Amino acid sequence: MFLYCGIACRRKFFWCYRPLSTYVTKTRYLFELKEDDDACKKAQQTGAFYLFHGLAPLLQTSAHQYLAPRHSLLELERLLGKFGQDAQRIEDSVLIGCSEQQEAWFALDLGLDSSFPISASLHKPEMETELKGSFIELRKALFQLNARDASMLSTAQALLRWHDAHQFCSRSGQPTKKNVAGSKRVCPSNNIIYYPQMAPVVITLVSDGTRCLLARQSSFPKGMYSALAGFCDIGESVEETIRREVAEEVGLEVESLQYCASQHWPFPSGSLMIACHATVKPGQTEIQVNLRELETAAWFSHDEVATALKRKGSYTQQQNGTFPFWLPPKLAISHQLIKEWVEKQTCSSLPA
Ligand SMILES: NC(=O)c1ccc[n+]([C@@H]2O[C@H](COP(=O)([O-])OP(=O)(O)OC[C@H]3O[C@@H](n4cnc5c(N)ncnc54)[C@H](O)[C@@H]3O)[C@@H](O)[C@H]2O)c1
Ligand SMILES: [Mg+2]
Repeated sequence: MFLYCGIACRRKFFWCYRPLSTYVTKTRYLFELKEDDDACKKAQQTGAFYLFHGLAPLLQTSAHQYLAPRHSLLELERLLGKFGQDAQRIEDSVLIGCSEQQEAWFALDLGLDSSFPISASLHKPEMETELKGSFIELRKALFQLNARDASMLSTAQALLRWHDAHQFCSRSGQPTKKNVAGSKRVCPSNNIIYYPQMAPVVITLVSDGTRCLLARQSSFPKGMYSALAGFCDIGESVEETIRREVAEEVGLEVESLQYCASQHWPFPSGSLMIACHATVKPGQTEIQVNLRELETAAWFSHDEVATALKRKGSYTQQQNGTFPFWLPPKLAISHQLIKEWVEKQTCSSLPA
C-alpha cells in the first residue's frame, strides 16, 4: 500500500512519495483504531475474535501443540445467540493487534459478563462443545503455543483482566466506560481516564565471571531453576531494583549491569520483564539465601547450564527420588537470558 506524507521544508510544502513500510502502516492503523471508536467498530466487521472464558483462552489441540482459533464477527454473533448471550457483549471485546493486511484482532471473554455472571458460567461446557475446543488456563497452555499465539493470548488476557478489575472509578465510585478498542476507560462523571497498567519486573542473571547463579522458589516445578526476579518498587530505576533484589534474595552485591531483552509476561497480572546480566563484586560469591523468598540458590558451571539448556521433554522423578536440573522453556525470557550467558562464555573461552 502507498501512503504519501506532506513534509514542510523551509517555506515550501511538498509531497514526498516515499511509500510507508508495512510495519509503519500497520502501526498507524492500530493507533487510529485506538483513537477512533467509529473506525474500530468498522474494523470489527472484518476482524477476527479470540475467545476466552473466565480469562482462560479457547484452544484446540493439534499435534502436541495448542492452537488459538479465531472467529469472524458473523460467527461470533451466531455463537452468542446460541449461548443465550446478547450481541451487545461484543462491546466488551478488546483490540489486541492486526495482521499485515489490516485484519484487526480482538479478544472477548464469554465468562466475564458482570451483568449475567451465573448464566454465562452455566454454559461453559456447551460452549466448548459448540466451539470444538476447551478453555484452558494460560499458565498450563503457554509453553505449548507457537510464539505468535502465546504473545497474542498473553496480551489479550492481561487486557481483559485489567478491564474486569477497573469497572469503577476509584475517585467517584461510578461505573467507568471503555472505548471501543479497550485502550482506556473513562469515568463519565469526572472525565478521569484510566489506562491499562503493567508491573515492571527485573530478571537478573548474576555471574561471578565463570559461573552463574540460579535459584528456585518452592512454587516452581520440581528441578527447575531460573534467574533472580523481582518487582520494581515505586521510585526505583531498573539498576536500583537489580541491586536491591540480588541483595535481598541471595545477600550479594552486583556491578557492571548489562541489558539483554524484555518480554511481556501475563503472570501474575501482566508484567514487563526486563532481563539483565550482572556480575558480583570481586570476592563476593558466598550465597546467603533469603528463605522467605527462595527455596534455594546455587552457582552453576557453564557446562552444567549448557547441558540443561539442551534438555528436552518431561522431567520425571529419578530413581533416587530427585528431579533432574532443568531450565525454563524457550518462550520464557529467563531461557533467553541464560542462553545468551552460555553463548558469551563459549565465545570468551575460544582461543583468539
Ligand atoms: N518470564 C520469565 O522467564 C520469568 C522468570 C522468573 C520470574 N518471572 C516472573 O517474575 C515475577 C516476579 O518474580 P518474583 O515472584 O520473584 O518477585 P519478587 O521477588 O518481587 O517477590 C514477589 C513478592 O513481591 C511483592 N510484590 C511487589 N510488587 C508486586 C506486584 N506489582 N505484583 C505482585 N507482587 C508484588 C509481593 O509481596 C510478592 O509476593 C513473577 O510474577 C514471575 O512469574 C518470569
Ligand atoms: Mg524474586
